[in-house]
Amino acid sequence: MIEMQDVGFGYRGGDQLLSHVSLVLQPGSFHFLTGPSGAGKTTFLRLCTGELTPSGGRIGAFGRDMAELSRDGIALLRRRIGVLHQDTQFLDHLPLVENVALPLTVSDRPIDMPALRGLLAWVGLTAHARALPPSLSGGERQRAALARAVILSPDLVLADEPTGNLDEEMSMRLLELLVELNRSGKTVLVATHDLNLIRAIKPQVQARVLRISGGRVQLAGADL
Ligand SMILES: Nc1ncnc2c1ncn2[C@@H]1O[C@H](COP(=O)(O)OP(=O)(O)OP(=O)(O)O)[C@@H](O)[C@H]1O
Repeated sequence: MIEMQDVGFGYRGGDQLLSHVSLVLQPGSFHFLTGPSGAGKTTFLRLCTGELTPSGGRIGAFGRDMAELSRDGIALLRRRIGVLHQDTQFLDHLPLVENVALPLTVSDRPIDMPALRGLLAWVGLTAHARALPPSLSGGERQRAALARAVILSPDLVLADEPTGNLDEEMSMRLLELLVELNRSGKTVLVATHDLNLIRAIKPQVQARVLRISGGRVQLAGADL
């Protein structure tokens, strides 16, 4: 699904942040990406989406070499990737259900109302469908953000510290939804510095843990 071969990256004017990164995210896999603040987790995710271009090496996505894709090609590829951030922005004047449907609205696609209702039920927000975003709790916002991230049925879901602002119970609930997505066949990668959370969810999913350290990305051992 994503394949990196000897990838390197540094922001302009900065030091090399990632180097010699070689890995494969197999279809249907579940990965955690961990590492200290500033190690490059967000940067890694932005390389996966084609938002950033590596300074060396090769990134393949869905069987295509990203370097050979046109701007439109990258845009098409991004539609196959759902991204969940730590702080999701909503349009505060629109009810939750319309916020969740935004990716359909902005790409002029029809809204399948039963499917949309099903999605809201899946994230436990049926009762809040008409609520405005400012009235939602942090956990509700993140579950709405997850619904929006998957409304275009992406093959790959990337989550960047999705539980950063949530308490333990809400964090687990969100992660369980990500595990369910994975069970339904989606490839999932969750960046988090919260090792306790990884330990807590591990019995429920066959996850591999990637650790960024010193610019390298390596598989962590079982002694997490
Ligand atoms: N657009 C940018 N231009 C220059 N430097 C950047 C840019 N974005 C991030 N950086 C730097 O790159 C390094 C890695 O940042 P990144 O956000 O990828 O780390 P992270 O592991 O996700 O951190 P955190 O856990 O704090 O979110 C940091 O030193 C950061 O300041």
